Amino acid sequence: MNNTNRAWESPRWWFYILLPLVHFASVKLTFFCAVTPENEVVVWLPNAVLLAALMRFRGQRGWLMAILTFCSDTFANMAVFTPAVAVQLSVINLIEVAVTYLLMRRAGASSDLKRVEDLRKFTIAGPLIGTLLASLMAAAVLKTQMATGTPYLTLTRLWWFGDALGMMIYAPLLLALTQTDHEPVRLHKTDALAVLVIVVLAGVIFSTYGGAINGVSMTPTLLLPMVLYIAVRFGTRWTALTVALVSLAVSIMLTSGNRPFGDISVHLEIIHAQEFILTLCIVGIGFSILMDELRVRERGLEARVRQRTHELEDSNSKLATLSQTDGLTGIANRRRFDEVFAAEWSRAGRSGQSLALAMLDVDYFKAYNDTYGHQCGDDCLRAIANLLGKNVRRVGDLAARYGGEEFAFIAPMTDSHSALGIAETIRRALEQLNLPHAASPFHVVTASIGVAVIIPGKSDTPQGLLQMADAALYQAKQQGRNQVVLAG
Ligand SMILES: Nc1nc2c(ncn2[C@@H]2O[C@H](COP(=O)(O)OP(=O)(O)OP(=O)(O)O)[C@@H](O)[C@H]2O)c(=O)[nH]1
Repeated sequence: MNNTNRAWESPRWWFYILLPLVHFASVKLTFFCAVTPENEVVVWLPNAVLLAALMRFRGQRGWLMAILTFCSDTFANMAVFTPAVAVQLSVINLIEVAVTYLLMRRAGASSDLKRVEDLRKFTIAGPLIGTLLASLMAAAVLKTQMATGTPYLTLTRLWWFGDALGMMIYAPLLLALTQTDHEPVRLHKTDALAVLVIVVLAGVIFSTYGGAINGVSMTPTLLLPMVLYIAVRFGTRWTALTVALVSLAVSIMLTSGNRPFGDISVHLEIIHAQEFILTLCIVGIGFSILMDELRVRERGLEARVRQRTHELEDSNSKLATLSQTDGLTGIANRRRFDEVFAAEWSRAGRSGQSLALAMLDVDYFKAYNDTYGHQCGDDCLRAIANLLGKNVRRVGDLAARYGGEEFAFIAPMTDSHSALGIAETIRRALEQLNLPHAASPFHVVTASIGVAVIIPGKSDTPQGLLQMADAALYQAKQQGRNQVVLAG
C-alpha cells in the first residue's frame, strides 16, 4: 500500500488543517456562486465536506472534525448573519450532518457509497431526513431572528433542497476523489468523440446563457443524455465531477442574474435549476454507482470462474495421474504402460531407432506370500517398484507394474547391449537388496527378466515384441530363474 492509500485510511495531522480550510473555502464558494442576489441558495456544499470526511474515516475523531468545521462555518456565516444567527445555523448544519451520518451507520450503509444499496440508505438518511430536519429548524431561526418576509415553508423548502443537492453532489464526489482502489477506465474509440460533443454542447449552452439557437432552446437539460453516457462509461469519480461542474455552472448562471431555463420568475428558475440538478444526480451518480457495482460483480464472477476452472483443471490432472498410477506401488499402471508403449512403438517406427522392452517376474512369489503373508508380499512388490523407478530413469524410459507380481519397462533408442545392461543392473540390485525369502533356493527375493529389442519394421507389431519379451522371460524361468535372457 503506498502513502496516498494510507493517507485516506485514517486521518493524519495535516487533515485537521486541510478540513477547516476546505470547509471554509466551500462556504465562501457557495456564497460566491450558489446564492442568488435574492439570497436564495441553489446548492449548499459545505455540509457535504464534513459528511464525506466522517464517512471516509468511518467517524474516527469525528468530534474533532465537527468542532473544526463548526468554527469555520460560524466564522464564514458571520460575514452574512449576526453572530447569534451564525452560531445557531452552524449548530443546525452540524445536527444535519450528524443525523445523516448516524442514520447511515445505523442502517449499516458502507461508508464509501460503492453500492446502489448504500446510495439508497444515504439518500434516505441525508437528502431526505437529515436535511429536512435541519431545514425545519433553520427556517424557524431565519423566520424569527432575521425578520424575513419569505414564508416559513418556502424558507424550509429552499434550505432543504439546497442542502440535499449539496450532499447528493459533493459527498459522492469527495468520497470518489479520496477513494484509493478505483478502477482504471478502459477507453473506447467513441469516448473521445463523446467527450468532445459534451464539452462543445456545454460550451454552447453556458455561453448562450440558456438562450435559443435557430429556435432551439439551449437549456442545460440538453446535457442529461451526455451525463448518462459519462455515468455508463467513466464511473462514479468522473460522473460526480461532471455533475458538480454542471451544477456549479448552472448556479453561477443563476447567481449572475441569467435565466438558463427561460424567461421565468427567479423563484421558478431556482426550482427548475434544483429539479434539473436533482435529475442529474439521480441519473448521473445513481447510474454510475450502479454501473460500478455491476462491473465489480462481473469481475468477481470472472475471478470465481477462473478459480473454479483452475481447481477443475487441477482435479482433472490429479485424476488423470491417479488413473495412470498403480495403487499399490505408485509407479505407472498397465493403462499407462499400454499408452506409452504404443506411442514409443510409433516413434521408433518413424525414426528407425531401436526400442527395448523388458518383462520382469518375481521368482517364487507364491511361496513368498505363503511364507510371509500377503501384506509382506505387497511390501516386497513396493520395494521392487521403487528399485525399478531408481534404475529406469532416462528421459523417455518407463517402468510400470504390468500386473500381479510382473513388471515391465520400456527404453526407447536402446540397443540390445544397453537393454541387457539395464536389466542385469536391476536383477543384481534386487538380489543385493537382500529381502529374505526362505522358500527360495536363493534365500533372498530375486526376479527373472526377459528382454526384447527391435527396430520396428512394417510387418512387426507391438504384440510381437511383447511376446518376444515374454518368451525370453519364460526361458529365464526355465533356465533356473534369477537371470536375464535376451530374446533371440
Ligand atoms: N502380495 C501380493 N501378491 C500378489 C499380488 N499380485 C499377485 N500376487 C501373487 O503372486 C503370486 C504369483 O505366483 P505364480 O504366478 O505362481 O508365480 P511364482 O510363485 O512367482 O513362481 P514363478 O514365477 O514361477 O517363480 C500369486 O500367489 C499371486 O497371488 C499382489 O498384488 N500382492
